[in-house]
Amino acid sequence: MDNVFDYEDIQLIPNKCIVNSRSECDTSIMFGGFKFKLPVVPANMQTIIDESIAINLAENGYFYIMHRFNPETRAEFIKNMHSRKLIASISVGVKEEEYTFIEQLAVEELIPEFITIDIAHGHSNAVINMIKHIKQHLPQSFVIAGNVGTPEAVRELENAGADATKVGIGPGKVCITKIKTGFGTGGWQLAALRWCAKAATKPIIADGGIRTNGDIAKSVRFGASMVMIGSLFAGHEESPGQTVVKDGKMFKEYFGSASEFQKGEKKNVEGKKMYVEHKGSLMDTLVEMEQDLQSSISYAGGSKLESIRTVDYVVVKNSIFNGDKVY
Ligand SMILES: NC(=O)C1=CN([C@@H]2O[C@H](COP(=O)(O)OP(=O)(O)OC[C@H]3O[C@@H](n4cnc5c(N)ncnc54)[C@H](OP(=O)(O)O)[C@@H]3O)[C@@H](O)[C@H]2O)C=CC1
Ligand SMILES: Nc1nc2c(ncn2[C@@H]2O[C@H](COP(=O)(O)O)[C@@H](O)[C@H]2O)c(=O)[nH]1
Repeated sequence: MDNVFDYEDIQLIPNKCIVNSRSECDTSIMFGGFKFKLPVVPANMQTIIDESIAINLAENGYFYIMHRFNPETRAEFIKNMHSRKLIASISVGVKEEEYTFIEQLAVEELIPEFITIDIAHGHSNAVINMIKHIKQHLPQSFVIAGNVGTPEAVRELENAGADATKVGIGPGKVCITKIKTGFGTGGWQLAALRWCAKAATKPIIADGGIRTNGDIAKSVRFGASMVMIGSLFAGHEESPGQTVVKDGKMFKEYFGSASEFQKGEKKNVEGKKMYVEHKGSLMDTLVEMEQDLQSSISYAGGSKLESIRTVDYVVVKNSIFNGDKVY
């Protein structure tokens, strides 16, 4: 792979504006047969989403993926979402008990609209076999498989039956995979996204490394249908992480799904725990993301999200922030 770059190395080039107001720009996206307000999904991590956030997101027209770290509650979760006439979107792993869980859902006719296979190294027979198992027992569910970082992996998971693949190994804020293993897309996630998207015949989710709202537009430009975000969603008042006060300032905890804290043991740890600044309500952030993306669309010279996909860009290595802080 030549010419790699990451989010902060890229600037998109504006086209002539065709709208009179940014409010005319439509940020919505069709994904898995449903329409969502934004091409954004909060990460399926324990400090990012819980059941009440999932309900809030679904009720307000946003996509969500519930995490898999309270496995015994998942069937009830699906029932609860469906009783409210909301989509059910869950995560699974690849261990033996997950196979039984999928079979149980089929027997009980509890069919989630979305199932995400959430594994660190998704280019594996373990994930391929789980995709096939889900497709055999729950053929109506839309299967998202990941995480991967190469076109070959995207093609293999798509061929196994995945309806979308999730790209990003190691670019996350609480990720230490890149440090502990030497592998991943950390530092060149945006280029990896482009590389994978070129091979994809189905939607791609860009996962990890989003640090500013402008990175959402850049992800769309380089091939993402959906963008998964952790750290930017960790600091809200409703975020499930603990709130702590340090020197009179409020913070929220944010920990990796492969952290010692999440796993309860120091085995194959590839994540860490950190604290992010407390920042008000989740809905305010989503509204701001929508407004910023509407503005991106207007700079792209269109009125729909699609217009971002074809804009020109320049690579300005590590210089776009010019020493400025983001906020
Ligand atoms: N996006 C990213 O960059 C990363 C994300 N994560 C997140 O951390 C969580 C834990 O992930 P994960 O450890 O996969 O989940 P699990 O701990 O549930 O592992 C799932 C299974 O995959 C096996 N496995 C995991 N990694 C590898 C590997 N590199 N090679 C071979 N087998 C492997 C595990 O076996 P065993 O443990 O015995 O090897 C286990 O049987 C997930 O939520 C994941 O999204 C973690 C790292 C990177
Ligand atoms: N290497 C690890 N990656 C992890 C872990 N827990 C989650 N993740 C990934 O990070 C993104 C969120 O990234 P952010 O930059 O938006 O904060 C998340 O969706 C996972 O793919 C982990 O323990 N190790």
